[in-house]
Amino acid sequence: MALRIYAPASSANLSVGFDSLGTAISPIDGSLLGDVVQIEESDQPFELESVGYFVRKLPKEPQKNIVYQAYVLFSERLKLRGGEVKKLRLTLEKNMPIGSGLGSSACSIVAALVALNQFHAEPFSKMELLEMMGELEGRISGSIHYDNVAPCYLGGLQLMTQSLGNICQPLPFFDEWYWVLAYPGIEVSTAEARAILPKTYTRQDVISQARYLGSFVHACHSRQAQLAALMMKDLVAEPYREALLPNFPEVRQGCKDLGALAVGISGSGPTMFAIAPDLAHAQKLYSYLESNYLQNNEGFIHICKVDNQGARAIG
Ligand SMILES: Nc1ncnc2c1ncn2[C@@H]1O[C@H](COP(=O)(O)OP(=O)(O)O)[C@@H](O)[C@H]1O
Ligand SMILES: N[C@@H](CCOP(=O)(O)O)C(=O)O
Repeated sequence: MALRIYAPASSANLSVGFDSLGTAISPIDGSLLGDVVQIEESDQPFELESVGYFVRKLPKEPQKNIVYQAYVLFSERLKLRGGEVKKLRLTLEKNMPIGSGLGSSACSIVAALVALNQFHAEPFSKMELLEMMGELEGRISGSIHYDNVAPCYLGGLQLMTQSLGNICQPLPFFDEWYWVLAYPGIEVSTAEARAILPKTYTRQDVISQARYLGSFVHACHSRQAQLAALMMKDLVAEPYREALLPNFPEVRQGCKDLGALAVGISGSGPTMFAIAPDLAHAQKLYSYLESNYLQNNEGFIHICKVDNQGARAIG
């Protein structure tokens, strides 16, 4: 029987934690914003089919599809520990736009590896699987970062600790916040958005950013929503990336004027997020972003909440 694994979109960095923070997100209307990978038995050693709205944006050569690479890596690791790889067929439903800042590659990687692991009766632990996810994400973006794959896989807000045997640990977060996510419909490559960042930062910027991140984590644990939102500031990436986004400074100010608690770039963009304290504010932000940030028909806006489940089997 076929198994279908859904892996949700994620918003990395949250402004304050470059490569260190990421949250899984899901639209409040119940729609699925993420990729699905279906796995089933086959009489061939391996088959891969890609379907879905964004399939036309995937690399033409199947070997370049990250789902194919996930299969190869999983098989190598399984053989290394004496396991046997079953004959199987994967179907990727590519629902997430590529280069969107919503962890599109992470959705495919996570859905594929979770499906493969379940199909083989879970030979790998969560952290072993997550390590493979980070390796695959690193091939795409140029360096390993877990801030999309970790929340996409495990759900909630994750802090990348990368020590003591844990790649990440969950942080208590503010489930009452509404996340308004606006994808303008243009593509920004994560690898390119990383390449434009400075190689070094001033001591003052390093000190300030450490203070913001420390205060943010403290605010999460002590349930101070206002302090957490105030600390969502970015001296590492946003000042250098904002030029890649259409009218970002003006739109950010417009969102703040409408009462957004925090506004920033989701991942490496071009999606931006605005956090609202309640649904009424979220709806105003939705209308504003619809008129002022979307660039073409590919663009979309979703009012979301944190997805605390992460990757999961669906019917
Ligand atoms: N299944 C896949 N899903 C998304 N991107 C893929 C996939 N397979 C290969 N790729 C490639 O990975 C790169 C993803 O770009 P990136 O800017 O990192 O997107 P995102 O930030 O949305 O994950 C693109 O070059 C794309 O062609
Ligand atoms: N920390 C990374 C996150 C990239 O997220 P994506 O959704 O744009 O892939 C970065 O900021 O480069």
